[in-house]
Amino acid sequence: MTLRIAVPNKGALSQAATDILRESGYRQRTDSKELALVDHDNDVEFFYLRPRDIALYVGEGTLDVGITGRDLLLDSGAKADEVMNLGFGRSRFHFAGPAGRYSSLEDLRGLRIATSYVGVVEDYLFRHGIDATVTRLDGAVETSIQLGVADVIADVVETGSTLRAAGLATFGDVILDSQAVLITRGGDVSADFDIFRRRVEGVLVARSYVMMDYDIEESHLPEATALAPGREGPTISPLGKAGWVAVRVMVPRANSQRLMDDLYSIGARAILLTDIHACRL
Ligand SMILES: Nc1ncnc2c1ncn2[C@@H]1O[C@H](COP(=O)(O)OP(=O)(O)OP(=O)(O)O)[C@@H](O)[C@H]1O
Ligand SMILES: O=P(O)(O)OC[C@H]1O[C@H](OP(=O)(O)OP(=O)(O)O)[C@H](O)[C@@H]1O
Ligand SMILES: [Mg+2]
Repeated sequence: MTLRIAVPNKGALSQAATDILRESGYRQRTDSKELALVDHDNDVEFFYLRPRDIALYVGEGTLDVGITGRDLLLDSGAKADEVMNLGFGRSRFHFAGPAGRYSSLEDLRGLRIATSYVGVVEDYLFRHGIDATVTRLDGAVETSIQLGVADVIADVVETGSTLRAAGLATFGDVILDSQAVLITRGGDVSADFDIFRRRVEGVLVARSYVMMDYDIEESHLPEATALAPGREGPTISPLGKAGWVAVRVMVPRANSQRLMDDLYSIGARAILLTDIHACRL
């Protein structure tokens, strides 16, 4: 059976989603007007849909897999499960009001809140025992306060520049931390999905890890291995120099420069970093 996958067709998640699929070896559309595309070689069909609708299609079982935002999944109330964080489209969901006017959740009682995420907001208010009026807007919610439609808003904040430009500031705790996620309908463990999942995971690992090679005196190996233990354990090979070994180990890309400094200072030499293009762990 062809695996049917939903991909954001526009907006904040669209480009990064098609990038990760392309890196995973799948055909992707070249024209943003294409609505669907069959990748015959991999027996997969992609459907380009609004990220807000993707959770519904997957939750209903119409499509097998989807890429969407955690916030959109929660807001939809769809019965789909997150199976993997994808590491892009990160945002935080916040209440915001005119800078300096509100400071805590309690201030929300009786106010009018505008948002595109009614499900998330009503659920949060209910759980915190706050009574307020929630109004759904499709976008540009920041403007609603100035226009007198709402007292506060609840919206996605990434850099915060949209809020600042509107003279607004967040208050209260972060309502939720979001990022792009891979979703399926509960319990989908088909072999086709497993292959897809491993490919995407391979790309994520390749993005966040690098391969490190170095030579070191065998007597310093325990110290070096403690600094860089690798996923399974380092590969240690003989070196054409008495008492020395060659080591190969996967390390997180973040801080890899610091790790090179530390390894050098305990005697490692010829330390090399190489990008990983793809992998299966
Ligand atoms: N700067 C950002 N602006 C908007 N959404 C972002 C941003 N950064 C990450 N996201 C995430 O992207 C998803 C929203 O996607 P998108 O912007 O395409 O939806 P939308 O706002 O409903 O659509 P549109 O803006 O095209 O009307 C959410 O999961 C959100 O958390
Ligand atoms: O914190 P920032 O980096 O400024 O990003 C957050 C803004 O981006 C999104 O708007 P979008 O561009 O999707 O427009 P919309 O409100 O019409 O959906 C979101 O709704 C905020 O307005
Ligand atoms: Mg938007």
